[in-house]
Amino acid sequence: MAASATEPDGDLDHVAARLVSGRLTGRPVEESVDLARLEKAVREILIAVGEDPDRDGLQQTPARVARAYAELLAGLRVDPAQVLTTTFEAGHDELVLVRDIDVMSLCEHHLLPFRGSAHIGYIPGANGRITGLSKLARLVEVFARRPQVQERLTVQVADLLMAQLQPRGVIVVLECEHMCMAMRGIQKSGACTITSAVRGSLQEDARTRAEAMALINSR
Ligand SMILES: Nc1nc2c(ncn2[C@@H]2O[C@H](COP(=O)(O)OP(=O)(O)OP(=O)(O)O)[C@@H](O)[C@H]2O)c(=O)[nH]1
Ligand SMILES: [Zn+2]
Repeated sequence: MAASATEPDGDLDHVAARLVSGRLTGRPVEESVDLARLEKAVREILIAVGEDPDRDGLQQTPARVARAYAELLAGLRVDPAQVLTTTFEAGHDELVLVRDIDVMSLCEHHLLPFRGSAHIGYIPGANGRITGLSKLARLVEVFARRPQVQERLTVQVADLLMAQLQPRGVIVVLECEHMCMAMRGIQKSGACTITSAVRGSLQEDARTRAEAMALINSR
């Protein structure tokens, strides 16, 4: 077994730290992710499919895959509530929309990637508070780096924004392609799954919602 399984990995700490703008809220990765166990499992997979995990080229693969999973699932170690702690007043009470945020996640059924775009809009609440635009992307990142289904990812982003920013309304739309539908199973590549979560005034007021959807769809 490679020694890297038990060595502290500064890079992985860094990945989790980056997710929350330098504030690492979880424990160090070597405490919260069992890298040695991950390595062992990957070695077992290689053996199970008829490979020789000791052949040249595969020797470091279990350690690499273990580190990759720790990185891909780093969101499990981050408290999403920490992402939106920076809010400020801007005297803006109309729609704020960030479109085309890159999303990469792992479907919890097959642990295969799904990727695409997130569009997040909100209307500031009576408190007049807005958040940094990058925080919306960070929020997606924290929830995406967990075993997910697209629907839950969409809802989690919308609900956290509603709870923490207390805006008048929120709209979250995700458009993703799932590798578990493209690379295996039904093998239909290019199929795009669209999910939405709409809250507050954006849910209640059809005109405002239509305006947000038009902006999301304008290219
Ligand atoms: N609703 C939803 N389904 C998903 C998501 N990611 C993957 N899936 C689906 O999860 C389902 C799992 O179905 P199962 O029948 O348990 O597994 P399976 O035999 O591998 O299914 P097939 O993919 O149809 O071969 C599949 O239909 C996947 O397309 C997601 O984010 N949302
Ligand atoms: Zn899947």
